[in-house]
Amino acid sequence: MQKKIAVLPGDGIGKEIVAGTVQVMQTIAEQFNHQFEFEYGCIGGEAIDVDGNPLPEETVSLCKNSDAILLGAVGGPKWDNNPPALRPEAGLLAIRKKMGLFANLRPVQAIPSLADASTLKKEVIDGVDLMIVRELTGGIYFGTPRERRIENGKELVVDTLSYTNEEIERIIRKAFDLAMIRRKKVTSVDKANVLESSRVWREIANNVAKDYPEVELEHMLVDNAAMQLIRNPKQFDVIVTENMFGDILSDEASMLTGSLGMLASASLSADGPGLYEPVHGSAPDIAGQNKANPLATILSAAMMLKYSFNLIEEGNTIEEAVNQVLEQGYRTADIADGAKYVLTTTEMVEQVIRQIKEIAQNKSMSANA
Ligand SMILES: NC(=O)C1=CN([C@@H]2O[C@H](COP(=O)(O)OP(=O)(O)OC[C@H]3O[C@@H](n4cnc5c(N)ncnc54)[C@H](O)[C@@H]3O)[C@@H](O)[C@H]2O)C=CC1
Ligand SMILES: CC(C)CC(=O)C(=O)O
Ligand SMILES: [Mg+2]
Repeated sequence: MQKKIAVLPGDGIGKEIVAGTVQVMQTIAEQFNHQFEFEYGCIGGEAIDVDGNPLPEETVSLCKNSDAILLGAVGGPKWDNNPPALRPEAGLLAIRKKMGLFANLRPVQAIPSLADASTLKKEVIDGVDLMIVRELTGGIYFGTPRERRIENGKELVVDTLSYTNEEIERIIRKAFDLAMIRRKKVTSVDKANVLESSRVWREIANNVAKDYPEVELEHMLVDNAAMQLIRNPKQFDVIVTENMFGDILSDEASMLTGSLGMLASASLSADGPGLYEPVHGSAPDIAGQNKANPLATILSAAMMLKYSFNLIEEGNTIEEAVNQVLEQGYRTADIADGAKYVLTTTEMVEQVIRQIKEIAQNKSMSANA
């Protein structure tokens, strides 16, 4: 199979984790006889420095002309005081909007060998397997007006949360479609005791549910959901929620796996290329030190192989390799609690590549036997 992948490393640890992930994908291409062409583009702080724009037009056309997009992370203290349009995060929001990437899938699976790395009790996280479906191109991160103004002689600051019915319905349908191939339960998370947008969200969820009689729908207020994720995460199958709630709940849920450095994501549109990125940010506190955990990005690449290219065996091979490397005791610093070996970013990538080769060779030996 021949595929073109747009690679947007971004800022901070983005560059380190994406470099390793591209090597992992090249290994998959070699082992399974595919051709992946990687073309690099600029986004975020680096793009501001080079181009004066967090999302240059060339990056948008590169993404539109690719089969999928791999992104690291954007942002950093260097740009924190820039005006809103010149912040790195504006580039990330803009690429999501321009590519129509409304559905952000963030799978959260407990990894038995990482139970020690979690701050939570083993019996709470053991067996966790949930999917957060976050609306990604609407809500308060995109609302207008967003401004500071003077009203009645006082400074007033405004952020706006808005959604159309269509935007709500398409993400809820996505969640139900996913629930149909999972454990057939959708938890719709909102703040319907306060927000009008959440009340409409609930009405639409109830209507969509009529088309999926096999799927159980429950509604949960977001503050309770934040608590339930820690108290009893195994009650969840698919969680569907709006943009900001999903952003916050998924960072929280990452601790069920042991680290934010483990959580992958896929951002999907109705028909164009998908974008794959870790849930975490650019981690300026550890950037440039070869310390970052690359596994969230490597697992995002596995999602790309499965969701965008339908390369299920290849995606599974990456996931198996990651699990086996962790079972063998290899750890980066963020998951190092009691570890046999604490690895750098590049050493962890080398271990995953070694393991992919071993799995692929074992498979071809048993196919030839
Ligand atoms: N998708 C994106 O590009 C995102 C960008 N950001 C941006 O990133 C910058 C830093 O934001 P923070 O709030 O610090 O969030 P962050 O997610 O970058 O880091 C939070 C904490 O987790 C650690 N961490 C994150 N990823 C890790 C990894 N792979 N391995 C080991 N440790 C890891 C960091 O060292 C830090 O202590 C900001 O400019 C923010 O706007 C934040 C979230 C998402
Ligand atoms: C710019 C932010 C919304 C990025 C973020 O935190 C995320 O997508 O998880
Ligand atoms: Mg976030």
